[in-house]
Amino acid sequence: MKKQDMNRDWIATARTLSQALPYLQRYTGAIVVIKLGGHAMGSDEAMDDFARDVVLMRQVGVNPVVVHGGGPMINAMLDKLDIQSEFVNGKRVTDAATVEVVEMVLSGVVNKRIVQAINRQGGKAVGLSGKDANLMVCEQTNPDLGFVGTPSEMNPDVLHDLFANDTIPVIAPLGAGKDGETFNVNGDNAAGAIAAALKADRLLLLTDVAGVKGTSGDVMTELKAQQIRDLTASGVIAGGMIPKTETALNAIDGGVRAVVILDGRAPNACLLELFTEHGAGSLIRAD
Ligand SMILES: Nc1ncnc2c1ncn2[C@@H]1O[C@H](COP(=O)(O)OP(=O)(O)O)[C@@H](O)[C@H]1O
Ligand SMILES: CC(=O)N[C@@H](CCC(=O)OP(=O)(O)O)C(=O)O
Repeated sequence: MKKQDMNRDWIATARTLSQALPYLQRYTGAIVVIKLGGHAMGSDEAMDDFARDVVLMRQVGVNPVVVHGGGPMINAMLDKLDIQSEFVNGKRVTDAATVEVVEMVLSGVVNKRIVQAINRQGGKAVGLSGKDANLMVCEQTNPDLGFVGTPSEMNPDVLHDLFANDTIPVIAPLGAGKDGETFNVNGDNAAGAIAAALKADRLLLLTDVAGVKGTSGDVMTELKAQQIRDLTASGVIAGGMIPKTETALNAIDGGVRAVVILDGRAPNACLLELFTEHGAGSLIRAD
């Protein structure tokens, strides 16, 4: 490369860094909960990119917490085992056989894939589910959904211990009930409850669309609670987007400063959201 070109590259990098500096300072010590949905988990390279971003966040002083889903991976295993499954309002109807498969896939396979990817990028990740250290105690959501849980009591001390040890928690969305049951929790709902328990600065819900689309079909860069209620009532917000927006509203009520719904497959999605002026996806704040 010619010296002139090297200088130009260097100037561009320096400009990017100096622009990012105020944002890096703003997030020093911040808690950022990142929900990685099953549809946002791509190839091994995409997983490595995600892991690199999470490690970089930690290196600049942010406390990232990863909460993951894995719906498509659960579907694939249920298919192999010839177990039928259906969703009601974005939640899987979960019988006793299904909840075993859900735990096996989420805690056993998906969780460890993320932990390993972060560790390979030089981070120190520890995998948990909501059962560990009673992090997320659940109640049955609705008898019609079987073993689907709603977080009812959160004990986030274990996460603070991990932050103090420079460790990145990676959490599978399962919780224990008071009578020893295992509950399957929608990943978005779990991430929202964890973010609220931590009074997180940001909850990032990574998915496979650029953000929440409004009536015109365009992504809305900012949304208030009332707009979400209106778009849901009119059916513009539907399917898997319902638990996300529902989670966003509950998280904000629970003390999370802001929630962003964004495309996790876009390169450096989390870094662009946190460390640039324009951010990414749909930003949701209190009215
Ligand atoms: N108003 C909307 N804006 C954007 N996506 C929407 C909207 N309504 C429904 N969706 C659907 O929600 C999906 C995201 O939910 P889901 O597939 O459950 O994601 P994940 O697996 O990442 O949690 C989008 O791919 C889209 O098909
Ligand atoms: C109750 C319920 O629906 N649980 C989800 C848990 C996984 C999840 O939420 O995965 P995504 O984030 O990839 O959708 C399920 O069984 O699919």
